[in-house]
Amino acid sequence: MAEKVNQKKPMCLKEKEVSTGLKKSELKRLFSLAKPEKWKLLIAVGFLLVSSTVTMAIPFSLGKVLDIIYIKNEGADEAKLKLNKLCGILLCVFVLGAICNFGRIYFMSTAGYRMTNALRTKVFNSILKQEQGWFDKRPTGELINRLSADTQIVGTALSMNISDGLRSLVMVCAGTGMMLYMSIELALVGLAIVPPIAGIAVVYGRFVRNISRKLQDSLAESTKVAEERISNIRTVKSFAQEPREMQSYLKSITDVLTLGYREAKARAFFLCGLSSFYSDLNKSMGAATRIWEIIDRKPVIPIEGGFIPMTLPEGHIEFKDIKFNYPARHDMEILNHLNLNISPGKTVAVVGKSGSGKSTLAFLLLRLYDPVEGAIYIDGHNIRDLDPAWIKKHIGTVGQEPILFSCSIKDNILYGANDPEQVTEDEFVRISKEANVYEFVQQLPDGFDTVVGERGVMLSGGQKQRVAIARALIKDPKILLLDEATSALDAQSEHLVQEALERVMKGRTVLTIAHRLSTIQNADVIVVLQKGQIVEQGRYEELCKRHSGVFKELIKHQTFKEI
Ligand SMILES: Nc1ncnc2c1ncn2[C@@H]1O[C@H](COP(=O)(O)OP(=O)(O)OP(=O)(O)O)[C@@H](O)[C@H]1O
Repeated sequence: MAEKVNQKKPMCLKEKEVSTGLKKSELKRLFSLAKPEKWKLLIAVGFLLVSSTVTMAIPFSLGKVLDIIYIKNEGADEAKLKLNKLCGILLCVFVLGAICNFGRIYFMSTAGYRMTNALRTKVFNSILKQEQGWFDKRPTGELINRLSADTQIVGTALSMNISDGLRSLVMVCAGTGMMLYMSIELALVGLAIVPPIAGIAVVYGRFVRNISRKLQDSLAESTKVAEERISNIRTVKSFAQEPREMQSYLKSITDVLTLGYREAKARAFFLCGLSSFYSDLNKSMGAATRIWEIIDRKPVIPIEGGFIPMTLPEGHIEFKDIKFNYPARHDMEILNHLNLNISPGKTVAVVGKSGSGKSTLAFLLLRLYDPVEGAIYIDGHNIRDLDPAWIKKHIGTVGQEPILFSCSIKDNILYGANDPEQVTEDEFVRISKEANVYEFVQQLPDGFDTVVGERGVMLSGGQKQRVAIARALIKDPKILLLDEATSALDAQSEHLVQEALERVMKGRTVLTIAHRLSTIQNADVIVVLQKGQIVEQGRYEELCKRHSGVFKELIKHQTFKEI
């Protein structure tokens, strides 16, 4: 039975209109982030109250000192005594003020760092939980900006900005009290300015928030440019495009600067003290809104949860009436009512023109995406009902261009293990030998502890592939997904990779996206993909016997590597 998925178009962070006013519910949520740090914040507020009062007391006391010096209506000795006393008090007040200020800044800052950290953990966890389709539409740089800059803005707003705001509030209250004490008329004149300033603050706050949001957007854009270029530095260098990339980064960072000027002007114009606290609050609301968009999003495909079979899988796979398009491209149909049945322990080689949807089949089986219609079964269980973590536990994958992490070879291999602690030394060595990793690692001065660099940049293409094979093998998966490299390795390297692959395929169900003639020749079944469907199916000899057909065409055009 065909199943339909509600594939709602995911909303880009920038697509959603962020309201420019401070909503009560949003404010409440913003302040709720400070709850876990309430004791630290309360201590800081205690210090703040004392230090602000002390700060206000200093000019008052100085006034008294001046009175004693210049209004000489007391005896000289009496005045000297009073003066000494007042100076002593003033000194104590200074010291107390300095201590309290230290306490205020220390407790507020540490609370701020802790809140930022907690927020970053939440954002990072939520990012990792999202399904692949969500990432397809979001530049990495933008997400990194949310994770680093936005969380910091919120953390600082809830600590230092609030502290500065409260300090200003205390000073305003204390100042008003003193003015009332000295002269009621003077106080009334001073207070007359408050209502118009408050009105301006509300309107201007929105304006500042708007500019701050644009500034954050442009910062995210420049981070995106930098992240993409730096992480693909080999390509940039191979094409000698360094000057061009410098220019394109300069352009994006100049946009940030232009908006930075605008924000600085707006904030500078927006008076100081309490009003700048209000504008900071507006700025942090903008950042918080973006963070919540990530934290609140429920992934379309969960990372875990669902049915876990009691027995190990046999490896029977069935694609039933699959219709699929990528979430990022709704208008382009990739698979159209595709059916494929793979018996346990068999090797199926998928062939077809570039872009025909071969890798897509592997992504669907791993449940990186869900089909729009139809269902995929493993041992008769619809994979939508199965625990996604269980599925991945039993499927080993070697991608077309395997990506390694910048840690040691050993850690890269163990990354694939379901429980790295349980992998014995003997098992590790056996798998490294099977994957043709052991021998080349012995030549390296640090052996398996050799760090491979970002994405495995310090290894050759063939070595990377063999480490990836060991990584896929270490969990002893029942199903293997292999996407053969299209890029040419030298003959010796190809031979070692191919030899390792043939060894590890035994006893497993293998879906291989084939680019090598030998893989195709040895496969139990070859399936030929075209226009989203399987148009031909059979063993190599059978398909070759046909006078015409898609497979014949592929062979004729030497699509496959003769190794
Ligand atoms: N994440 C994605 N978002 C949108 N479209 C995609 C995405 N990934 C692939 N496509 C498109 O889907 C189609 C099938 O891609 P797929 O990678 O499955 O092809 P393939 O047969 O494996 O190609 P090749 O042999 O070149 O690796 C292509 O037209 C491709 O442009």
